[in-house]
Amino acid sequence: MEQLSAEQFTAVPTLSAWEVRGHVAVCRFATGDFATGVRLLEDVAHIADALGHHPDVTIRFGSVEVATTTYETGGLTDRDVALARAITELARRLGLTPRDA
Ligand SMILES: C[C@H](O)[C@H](O)[C@H]1CNC2=NC(N)=NC(=O)C2=N1
Repeated sequence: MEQLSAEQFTAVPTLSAWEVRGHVAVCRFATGDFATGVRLLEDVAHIADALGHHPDVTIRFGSVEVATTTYETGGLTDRDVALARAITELARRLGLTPRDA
């Protein structure tokens, strides 16, 4: 597994709204309400199981924040890129846009 820099991670198409904090990539999606956040979480749960890589998820009334990193390398890898791209696409399908975290 290749370790990626913050610059490499956020340079990936569709991941420009993600922010790298230390060794963790984070993105916050505005949901407008709690139930929409739960719907996104359900979709994220399925894709995370399919990819075998799971984010931390924080649901608030108006937003969902997801965070991913790879323990095995202590940083960001292609696993995090694949997960982040999938989550960004799921959110887009729900009509959700990334917001400044
Ligand atoms: C931010 C979040 O804690 C990370 O994405 C975690 C979640 N659980 C994980 N579990 C395992 N086995 N490897 C990981 O890299 C990993 N990453």
